[in-house]
Amino acid sequence: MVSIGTISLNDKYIQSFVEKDELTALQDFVESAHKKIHEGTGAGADYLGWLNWPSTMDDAEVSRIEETALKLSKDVDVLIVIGIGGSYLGAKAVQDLLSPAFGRTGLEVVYAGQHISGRYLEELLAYIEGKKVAVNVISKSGTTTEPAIAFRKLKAWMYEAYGEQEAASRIIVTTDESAGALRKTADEAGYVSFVIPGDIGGRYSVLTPVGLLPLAAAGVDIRQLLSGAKQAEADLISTNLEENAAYAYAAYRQVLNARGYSTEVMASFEPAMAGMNEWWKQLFGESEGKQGKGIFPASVIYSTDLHSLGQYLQNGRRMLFETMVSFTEDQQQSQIPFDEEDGDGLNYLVDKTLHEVNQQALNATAMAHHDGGVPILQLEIPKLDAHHTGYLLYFFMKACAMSAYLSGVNPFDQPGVEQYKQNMFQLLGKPGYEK
Ligand SMILES: O=P(O)(O)OC[C@H]1O[C@H](O)[C@H](O)[C@@H](O)[C@@H]1O
Repeated sequence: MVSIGTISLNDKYIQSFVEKDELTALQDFVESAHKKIHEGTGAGADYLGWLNWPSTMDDAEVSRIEETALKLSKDVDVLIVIGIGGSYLGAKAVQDLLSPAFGRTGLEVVYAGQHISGRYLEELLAYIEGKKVAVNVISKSGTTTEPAIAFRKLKAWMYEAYGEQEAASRIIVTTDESAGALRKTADEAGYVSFVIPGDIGGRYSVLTPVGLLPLAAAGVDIRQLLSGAKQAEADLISTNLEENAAYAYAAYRQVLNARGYSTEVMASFEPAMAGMNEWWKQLFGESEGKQGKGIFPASVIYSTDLHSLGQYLQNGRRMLFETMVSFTEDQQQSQIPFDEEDGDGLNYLVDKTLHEVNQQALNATAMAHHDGGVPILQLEIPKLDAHHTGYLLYFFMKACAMSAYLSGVNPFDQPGVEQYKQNMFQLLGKPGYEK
């Protein structure tokens, strides 16, 4: 068990696959990667702004975000967040994790521009008919095609519905301080705007206005989110693999990868984690998948997926390892009721809560998959709330930077994403892309 601070890494089901000295053999590499992260001596060092962000973010900017969200909650029925990749996955992940499964605590926040589905956009336009709407368009580069298309359509709808002046007052832009088409548009039209710091890449930007404004609007306590991340920033500083769970997680991943376990399955027994899995996939997939290297990030939600992918996990090709994320505290205390007739035979569970049953499902699955040849890392988080979510986000970002440096790649670029774009522009006949 590696634990200092809030998240513990339980390595019980890893020990039969990895010798302790395999991990300690990485200690020198961890020291050197730590230097790259903290001294900015590695590839991509211009994108380390996320590292000290939680402890240095301007408080006045947090207040401005809260005030903007408050104003939105009074003035509008629906906030449409337009963005793709790092410009939407983080907000969506945290919103899904912290909002109630049914109903909501804050404003209705929906997403657009995360794909090019005409069906989705037309249905969205039909859905907002007659509603009071605002848009937060988010793009670091300010030039990404998917959000640009969605913004053009929604802007046209808003100008039609509200007239130019009022539509402009309902548009909020989050983009680079000075570069990109979106910044130019925002400045010219006088839209309210927020800045994505130049030294923070999209997939590391969830704790900047990129994630914070949609989340504040959705009713998430963003100060708690930031306080958790700040705690993680202070905790995850040691290079000792016995102490720093984020670094130990990163090091185990690399040891497993070297042994041929090239797919990591992120598993949670909490369905609200589904969005977080998607955020995590972009973070690790784009950070590590380059130069023919990288662990393929996949995900499951249990016990749902034990009834679909569970068979593969238990008996399929043995190139997988699993990372199970769980929340320790039983926050609902949801009891299973006694039934006189006991036709379903469940009376043996009446003194247990659903949390306890779910926890035993996790233990049973970990045992079974371990015995079936799947190494399992377990990340244990005390509680599911905004503070611990902020901690978890930072934990993964720090682990990702370490893991990518350990594997010898730049954690902060994504050169391969361009190729499909070039092809698409050529196929669509974009001027300048004819060849
Ligand atoms: O925020 P944007 O500049 O619009 O970028 C949105 C996303 O698309 C790009 O293609 C990158 O691969 C992602 O890393 C990025 O998060």
